[in-house]
Amino acid sequence: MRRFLRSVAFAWNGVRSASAAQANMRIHLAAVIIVNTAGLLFGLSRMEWLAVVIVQGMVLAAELLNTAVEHLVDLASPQQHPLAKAAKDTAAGAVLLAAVTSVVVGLIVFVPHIIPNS
Ligand SMILES: Nc1ncnc2c1ncn2[C@@H]1O[C@H](COP(=O)(O)OP(=O)(O)OP(=O)(O)O)[C@@H](O)[C@H]1O
Repeated sequence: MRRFLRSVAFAWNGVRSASAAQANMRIHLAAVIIVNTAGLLFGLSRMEWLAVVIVQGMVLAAELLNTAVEHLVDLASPQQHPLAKAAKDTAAGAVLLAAVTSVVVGLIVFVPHIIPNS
């Protein structure tokens, strides 16, 4: 149990340090606060919350993995290299894909609440 708690503490440190260092991570966290506040105000259904929570987790996890890839690339290849560029751009692409998906899900969930009969 102590080992598990230690692992959770290390993981939480990772989330905190990424949030402190990465502007994108802070933007995602601000979006989480805004979206969840809107969800409470609009009284989302259980299934709508399910979709919103899943895409939020997906975006935050993708951003954290992107940060981890950036750190590893900077450590392994401080000099310019095509593979370093490919690794960073691919990881950034994963974040972009997750973010676009979350915007589409957000539109599907929230537009009917904002514009009834849409
Ligand atoms: N070692 C490298 N070799 C080749 N290209 C690199 C290398 N490091 C970064 N790049 C290229 O430069 C771009 C900018 O990288 P950089 O790490 O400065 O910022 P970023 O990927 O935009 O992430 P962030 O701004 O969140 O730190 C990358 O998308 C990549 O295409």
